[in-house]
Parts: sequence; structure tokens; C-alpha cells
Amino acid sequence: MKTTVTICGVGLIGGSLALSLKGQPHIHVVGHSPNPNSVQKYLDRGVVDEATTSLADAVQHADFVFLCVPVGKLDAYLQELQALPLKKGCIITDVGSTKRSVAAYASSLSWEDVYFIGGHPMAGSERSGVEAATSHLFENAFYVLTPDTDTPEPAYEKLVELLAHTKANIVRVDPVLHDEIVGAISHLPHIIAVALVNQVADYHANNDLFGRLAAGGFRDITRIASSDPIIWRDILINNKSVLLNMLKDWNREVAEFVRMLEVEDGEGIAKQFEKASAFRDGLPERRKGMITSLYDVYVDIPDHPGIIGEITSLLGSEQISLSNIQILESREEVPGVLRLSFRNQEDQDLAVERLKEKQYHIHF
Ligand SMILES: NC(=O)c1ccc[n+]([C@@H]2O[C@H](COP(=O)([O-])OP(=O)(O)OC[C@H]3O[C@@H](n4cnc5c(N)ncnc54)[C@H](O)[C@@H]3O)[C@@H](O)[C@H]2O)c1
Ligand SMILES: O=C(O)C(=O)C[C@]1(C(=O)O)C=C[C@@H](O)C=C1
Repeated sequence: MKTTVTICGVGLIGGSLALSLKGQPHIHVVGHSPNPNSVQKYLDRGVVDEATTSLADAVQHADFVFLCVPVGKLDAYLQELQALPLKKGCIITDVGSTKRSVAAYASSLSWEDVYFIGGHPMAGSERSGVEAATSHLFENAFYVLTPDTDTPEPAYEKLVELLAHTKANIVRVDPVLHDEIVGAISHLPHIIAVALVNQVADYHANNDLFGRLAAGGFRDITRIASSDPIIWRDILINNKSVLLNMLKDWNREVAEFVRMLEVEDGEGIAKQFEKASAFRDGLPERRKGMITSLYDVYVDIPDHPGIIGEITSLLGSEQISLSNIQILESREEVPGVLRLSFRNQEDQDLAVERLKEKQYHIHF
């Protein structure tokens, strides 16, 4: 008897989850979207075994239901699911980037032999849609679960067992604490990246040298500013109370820089950099999952013909497979950036070593 896993919203996260489960001999993956074009896309891309626009059909045999839609849609999905006949013992979970409100809403509903356990894989990217999904997105990343105190342990263990296919590290966290932590390490950085890009975009509107000269530093801190607007609108509004407090703290950080610059407090500025690098350099390595676990490398490429061929030949001669290659910028006078995506950590490590030997400037 196969385990049926239904995924509602097969985008970046839902699609990556589907790909990590699909192909397991005992798992059948069903995709759901209310949009017939999306359903067709899931099938055409072979991300799911079956797909339908009917939620009732999608969940009728489900052992697990994953809600992989924007955070603002989770409550409506839960309400709909509660009104549908579900299999006994069915586990409903979500992948939303906030956990407090969905956990509270789920426990306000009454379920009969159906269990809701909130979830949040701590991996992703600025890309969105099923086109961006990869089977290894969650490998070595943390995957937060937020069971209630009354969640039966066997239900929790059943979900943990299924998620073993993602090769993520499961960590159990209280939903309120979760929202505070991700507010600081994920949501606040997205706000800052977007505000910074928009500030520079306004300068650029008066003089396009701003954008043309934008180099590694700007790119490193702003990749996430390209994230999906609807997904992030929902996350930020949902975590509003945490973020409003954190933005007050952020204003204090900015005010301190204003003060140090006004009085030319060089020692104070250097201390801020020392404190920051001590913390950042001490973070667990990326492969252990603190920061996203896509195997992407950014290479600055001088503007001369044949450079991309040189890089791909170098990787090819080492039998390193690329899963994707993309030119992010290529304009006169300024170096471009090439994004190389690899299938696994070993390929990424080897590519970085070889590219560095050839004096390429690499960043992550
Ligand atoms: N992007 C990330 O890095 C990341 C990481 C971890 C968790 N998350 C969370 O995962 C969830 C999905 O995000 P994503 O990045 O996969 O986004 P996505 O845009 O790639 O996918 C969202 C999916 O939901 C579907 N959808 C949108 N509105 C819908 C609606 N009203 N009804 C039904 N389906 C609808 C879309 O068609 C799409 O399939 C979000 O809750 C997000 O907070 C995102
Ligand atoms: O790497 C990225 O692009 C991400 O935005 C991933 C990221 C994050 O901020 O770290 C974004 C949202 C999630 O809920 C979890 C992970």
C-alpha cells in the first residue's frame, strides 16, 4: 500500500518537496492547484504523479497534506480541509515562513483523527514557481516542525520519517519563538535588502552609473531583494508585531552609525566590523544548513569574448556537472556575474577550487 502525499501549491517549495519524494517506490505524490494551467504545468514537468484542480479529490486518499501556498492563504486552506472527509490519521502540515498564526488557527478548528503539525524548511531562494524547484533544496538544511503540546508523538514521528527523504535536519521549535528567530534572520534581512535596492534605484534614476558600477558587495547583500512580492507581502504582514520591534532595534543600529560618522569615531566603526565578522564567521558552515543550501556560486566575469566557454571547458575537463548557468549582468565597462548552479556540494567545492586556481573572483 503506497503512502499518498498531497501537495497544495507546487511552487519552489512544494515542487522541491514533491521532487524529493517522487520516485520513492512506496510514495505517490498528488499536486493540487485551483488553476487548471498550473495543474497541467505540474504534470508536464513531471514533478507529481497526479494533479487535480479539485481539493476534495486531491486529499481524499492522502496520508499527508502539505500546504505550500503563500502564508496569507493557509487559514483558508485549513478551513476547507476541515470540511472535507480525510483519511483517518491524516497529517496536515505547511511550509509557511511563519508559524504562530497557522498553529493557532489549526488548533482553533476541531479535527477527528487528523493532525496538524506546522513546518518550515529553512531553505529557499529568491526564485519562485515550480520551474525553480530542485530535488535537493532541503538537503542538509534545517527543517523546523512546531507540534502542539497535544500532538500525539506517533503522528510527529510519522512526519519526521517522511521528511527523512528530504535529507533535511529536523528541529522542533515553539511557534512563537520560531517567528521571533526568523524575523531576525530572514524577514528583517529581506526588508533591509529591498529598502537598500530601492534607495540605490532612486539614485540610479538620476545617474545610471549607480547601477552599472554595482559590484560584489551590493550583489551579496541584495540577492534576496529579488524574492517573490506576494510571498513576502504575506510573510511580513503576518509577522508584523515581531518586525515592528526589530525595526526599532534596526533604527538604533543605523542611528549609531550616524553618530559614529558625525564624530568620525573610527575606533567605534572598526569595532562594529570586528563584532560582526566574529559572529558571522562563527556561524555553522553553509552545508550544515544555517544559510540556504543551494549549490550556487557567483563568478565575476571580465567582459571579453569566450570567457563563458573558458569556464565551462574548465569545469567539463574536471567532469563537474552544472545544473544551471546564468549570466546575471553583462554590460560594457563593468564585469558581469555568472551564476553557476551545481547538483551537490562536492561538485561545488571542486569548481570553486579550480576557478580560484585560475584567479577567478568567486562569491556565494
Ligand atoms: N521562497 C522561499 O525561500 C521559502 C522558503 C521556505 C518557506 N517558504 C514558504 O513556502 C510557501 C510557498 O512559497 P514558494 O517560495 O514555494 O512560492 P511559489 O510562488 O514558488 O509557490 C507558491 C505556490 O502556491 C500557489 N498559490 C498561490 N496562491 C494560491 C492560492 N490562492 N490558492 C492556491 N494556490 C496558490 C502558486 O500557484 C504556487 O504553486 C510560502 O508560504 C513561503 O512563505 C518560502
Ligand atoms: O535564500 C533565500 O533566498 C531565502 O530567502 C531563503 C529563506 C531565508 O531567508 O533564509 C527565505 C524564506 C524562508 O522562509 C526560509 C529561507
